[in-house]
Amino acid sequence: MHTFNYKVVWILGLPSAGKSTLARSLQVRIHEIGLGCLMLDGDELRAGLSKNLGFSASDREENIRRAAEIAHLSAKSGILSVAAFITPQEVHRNVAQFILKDVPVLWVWAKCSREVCYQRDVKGLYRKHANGHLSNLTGADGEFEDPPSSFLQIDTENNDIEDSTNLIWNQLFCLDKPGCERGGTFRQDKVLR
Ligand SMILES: Nc1ncnc2c1ncn2[C@@H]1O[C@H](COP(=O)(O)OS(=O)(=O)O)[C@@H](OP(=O)(O)O)[C@H]1O
Ligand SMILES: Nc1ncnc2c1ncn2[C@@H]1O[C@H](COP(=O)(O)OP(=O)(O)O)[C@@H](O)[C@H]1O
Repeated sequence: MHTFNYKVVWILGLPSAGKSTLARSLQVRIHEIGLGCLMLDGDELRAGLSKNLGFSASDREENIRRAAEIAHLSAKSGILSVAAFITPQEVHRNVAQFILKDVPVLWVWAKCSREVCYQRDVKGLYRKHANGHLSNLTGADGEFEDPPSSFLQIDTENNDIEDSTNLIWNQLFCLDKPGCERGGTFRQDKVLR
């Protein structure tokens, strides 16, 4: 019997900070122990359910509201969900927190400097912005407010994907239960800033 400490893992951060990578990596771990989870990723939601939404503050709020409502339904059905959204401002986080108030949520900040996000530029968005072809881009002309210290901070700039995933995994899982070997082998002596 495997028991999670949370019913939702909500990963937020700048574009290219590593949200989707960590969410996918977590999903692989969950599958490895024979469990399923619902993946909620900003790009995927915006390709369908949130197709009509853009990137104004109010559209982002509506996007987050929809994602949180799905995570809530999923939790009520006993299915863990892993959400990866920029969730840029406190107002957006408040919307999700209100909807998920009766659900245990692990709030994770994929923390990476703007400079490194710009270098990674996984989808070429920062370059598009620099060339004047994209506006309201979070981390460029779009605001991102650092979350409070109660959020689990994962420094995705100075740690690799494996260590970053381990840190989330160790919070998510009851470590005294079977099936936590990978989490258990996490090197506690390595400082994750
Ligand atoms: N202007 C602007 N600002 C931010 N992001 C943009 C923008 N335009 C397109 N994209 C793409 O949308 C992805 C982020 O969607 P989210 O649903 O996570 O955003 S939000 O939480 O509602 O703010 C984001 O994905 P990530 O790079 O994974 O964050 C981009 O692929
Ligand atoms: N510790 C880490 N966690 C997550 N991604 C990392 C890490 N270190 C390097 N990366 C790299 O950073 C990039 C993050 O891209 P992505 O996950 O698409 O970001 P986001 O979903 O936040 O836009 C990937 O190329 C990934 O391999």
